[in-house]
Amino acid sequence: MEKFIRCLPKVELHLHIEGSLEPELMFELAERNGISTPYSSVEEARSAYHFHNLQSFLDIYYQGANVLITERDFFDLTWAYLLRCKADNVMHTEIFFDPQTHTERGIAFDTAINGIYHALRQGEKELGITSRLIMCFLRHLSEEAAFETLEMAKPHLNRLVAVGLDSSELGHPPEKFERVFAEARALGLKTVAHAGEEGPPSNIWDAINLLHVSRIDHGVQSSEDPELIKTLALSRMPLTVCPLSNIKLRVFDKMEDHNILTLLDQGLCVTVNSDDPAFFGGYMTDNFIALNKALSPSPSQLAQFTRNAIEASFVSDERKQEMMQNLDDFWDKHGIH
Ligand SMILES: Nc1ncnc2[nH]cnc12
Ligand SMILES: [Zn+2]
Repeated sequence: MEKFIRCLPKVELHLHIEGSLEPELMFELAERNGISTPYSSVEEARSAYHFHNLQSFLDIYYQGANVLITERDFFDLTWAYLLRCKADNVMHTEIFFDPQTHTERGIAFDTAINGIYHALRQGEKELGITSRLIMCFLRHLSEEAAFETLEMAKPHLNRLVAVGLDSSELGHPPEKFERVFAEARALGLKTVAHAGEEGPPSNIWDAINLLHVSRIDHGVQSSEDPELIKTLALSRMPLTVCPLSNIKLRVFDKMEDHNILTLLDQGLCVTVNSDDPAFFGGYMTDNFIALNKALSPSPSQLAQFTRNAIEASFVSDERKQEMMQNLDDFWDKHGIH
């Protein structure tokens, strides 16, 4: 089954590029930029990656991003992630970046987006991996700060497919961002939001009804609300679920308790994603393998995660058909019939 999983064509829809910063690259960039890190070695950094909830992770995640200074740093970070995608048979990826994590410490919006975007273009040309870029607002910051960030994004609208909402969910419900999301939609951007990761199902309802999202990031708390489950299934609202992340951040005690297969069986458009792979112990293949070990999904359930992700992606119908064809070809060769 591991070979099946490794070779399975995949699509990633929930990946924070800052969360793909491996300790090795963190040290390299720290040295290149003459910055110190809180860790004395790669091993010490890795051993600090134990979290008891989302906030305890975010504190370490934002600190890690301090080594990203130049356009080349953002390029190198993104390129390293794309090489992992290639190794995992990821055909297409839609990645988040958090401009405010950088602008708040004096790094220009353009520096971050230029580096990331140029790596994504090179990834398409040299690796054949297509991609889209989503800019997230940090929900622990103000509405005004989100509007300022949207203003900075205006010269780059053709490089962005959507805006998203991330950071601390508890205490920062979607309604604070209703107006800035309305402006983003008026500019032609789609919207997505982290909701129901640690927070209640009401955050998922509000992301749908107030922010008019096309996808819910995480959404695993939807299980607490049968009416919501019905609505999500009927509307085929995609959930970008991140199994290893949910275990590392103690959303579930262990992978055996994860509700992803239940959600899939209930007809929801559930997908598998890696979130912050450098911090949570793995990229796309690692997430599929961890699920397989704990929950023994069938081969057709595993392939359904890719089918759902293709359906939920923000690409042309032509590219969707091409990816579905790749999946069908894989299934004809490796599927268990
Ligand atoms: N899992 C997550 N939830 C909320 N914000 C994040 N930023 C990076 N990873 C995140
Ligand atoms: Zn996330």
